Amino acid sequence: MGFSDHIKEIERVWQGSNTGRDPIVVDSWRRCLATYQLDPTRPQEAVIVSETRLREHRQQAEDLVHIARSGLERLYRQVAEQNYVLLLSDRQGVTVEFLGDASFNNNLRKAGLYLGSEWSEPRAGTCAVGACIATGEALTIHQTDHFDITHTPLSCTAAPIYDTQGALAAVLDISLLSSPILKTSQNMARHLVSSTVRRIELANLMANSRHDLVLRFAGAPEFLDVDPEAAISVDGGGRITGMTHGGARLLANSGGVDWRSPERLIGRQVTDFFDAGLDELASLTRASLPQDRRIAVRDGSLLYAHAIEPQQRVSGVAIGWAAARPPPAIARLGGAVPAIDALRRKVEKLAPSRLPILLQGQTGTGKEYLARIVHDASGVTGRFVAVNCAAIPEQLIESELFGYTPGAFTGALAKGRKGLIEEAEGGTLFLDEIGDMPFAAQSRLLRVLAEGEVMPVGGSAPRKVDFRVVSASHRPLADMVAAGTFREDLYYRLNAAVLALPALCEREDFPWLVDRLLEKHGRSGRPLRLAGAARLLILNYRWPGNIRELDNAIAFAAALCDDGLIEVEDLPDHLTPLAHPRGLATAAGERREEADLRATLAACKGNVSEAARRLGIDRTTMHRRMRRLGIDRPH
Ligand SMILES: Nc1ncnc2c1ncn2[C@@H]1O[C@H](COP(=O)(O)OP(=O)(O)OP(=O)(O)O)[C@@H](O)[C@H]1O
Repeated sequence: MGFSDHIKEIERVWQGSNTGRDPIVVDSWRRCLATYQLDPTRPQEAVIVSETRLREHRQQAEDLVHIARSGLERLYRQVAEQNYVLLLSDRQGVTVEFLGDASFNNNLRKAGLYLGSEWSEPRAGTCAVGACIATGEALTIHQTDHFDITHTPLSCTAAPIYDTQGALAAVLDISLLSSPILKTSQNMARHLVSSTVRRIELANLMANSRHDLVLRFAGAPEFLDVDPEAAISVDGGGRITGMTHGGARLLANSGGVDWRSPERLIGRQVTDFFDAGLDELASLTRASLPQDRRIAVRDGSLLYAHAIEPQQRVSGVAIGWAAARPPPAIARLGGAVPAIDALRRKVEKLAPSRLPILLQGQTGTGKEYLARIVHDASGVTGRFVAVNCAAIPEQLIESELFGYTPGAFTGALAKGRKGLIEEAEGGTLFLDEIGDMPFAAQSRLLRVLAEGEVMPVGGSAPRKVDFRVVSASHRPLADMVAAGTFREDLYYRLNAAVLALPALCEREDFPWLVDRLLEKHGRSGRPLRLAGAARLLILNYRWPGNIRELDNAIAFAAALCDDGLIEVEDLPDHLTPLAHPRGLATAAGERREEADLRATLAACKGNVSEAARRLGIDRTTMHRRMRRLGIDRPH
């Protein structure tokens, strides 16, 4: 088709004639003329943005490119032989990633199939990337479908990539400089691009929902584990937190909502869309055969589902760790994730040395636990002696640490006493909350460390001591030094090596820790188990008290749960905002809950199943709550 024929066709379409073009092309031509005021008689060369702007666009798309890279490379390997080039553009249409045959670079650059080219509709007229951004759909813009005559040799196929919140994040495009005449020749290309996008979105959802349950769906059981069509993520309260585009369409169909309104899907309860509760969905794991994992969607359709618990993704990495066989003490430090592996390597090297170590971390992050690991891995034969400097009254700290001679002070034992420092002879002295040590005691401790001698209170002859000191503080000691409340010289004696423990909410091996604590609190060698919803609640809670708070919560649940299975109701109330609305943890709240339960039971004439249904909980939960609140079944 020549230049004038192309212009004439655009004119005819503008006047309402049907020239046989696809409706998406017709709509785009209309946008070009009416909205962007483009003139088809004035062809424009491809627009390539400046280096600086390209750098900005690439930086913004960095995470996405990182996640998409293996999918892009795989797709490119599949299509490169047929001379396709591959472009990834951001949501403004700027090409941020490009894979193509370098020998065609000049021609490709000229045609705009290159890094930095801008393929938005207002800039380039009808084109695959631009039309894809405008419509949100996968499509092919083939040869004369292009609005601008400059681009009519090209055939381009593009599919949108959505982020987990349902917003368009990028566009994946494969293009040919020259192609067969028939547009249908590109059907296979559309299929390939769409399935690559599906995989990229799935990888993105998995990467973004480390603490959530991920549910994958397929219409046939055979594809469930290998190539699911849709996926969503769900938090411990049963709320939808993310989705792939397939997931958005599935939810939208089920709920009778437009998929273009993701705000009407994210945050909703998963039970609004499926005929199954959160526990039932969480149980659809690989433990059962794909054909048995069938669930009913609220629109009446049936699907196969696969639930992936957060901990399964992390434990996959743990296998490599087992192979490395670290010394047993160091293995207790945490799961096989990069930050903990790095810490483990440091501990392994530092433990056998005699260097003083300073441990830093918020309260409950495991500083004492780590100090014991350092001691156990050091190979020394002496004892591990822990001293909490904040817990000993100020006037006693010196005698506790350094010991005292007979009759040193009123109330002292007649024969005197060995101090804790001497108790640690040949072993490790762990000074917890060292920041709380009084200034005078700091000076004495400094002398012990500098001279390797301890002088008991009231004594005149120092005694030789040999021990390793590990200290810890949740307060920033460096700031205390600057403020003059901690001795600078002591600070430098203690911090020859510094190890920092992350807060629990930052630990990537969180599921590993949960499993260790379930083992710890299990009875007769059998670890406790967590129901799916309870595990999700635990993984989603912020844990300001860190591992200690988690440890206490699991100990509490262990005492309440039946048959070693921890359900949501067994967890401390403050973890379960949904099951127990705010305030129910208080006595007044309990009374209200009890009154509610009694009234409902009375209204249902003592029928527990009916009462549970009205309260929106299952029968087992109802029984458990009745037991907890001391409610007998009315007769
Ligand atoms: N890596 C771990 N694996 C299993 N349990 C752990 C781990 N780290 C800590 N814990 C447990 O968490 C609890 C708190 O740990 P620890 O007392 O060592 O914290 P801390 O940082 O010294 O606290 P504080 O600052 O309040 O003194 C303990 O019960 C400990 O056994």
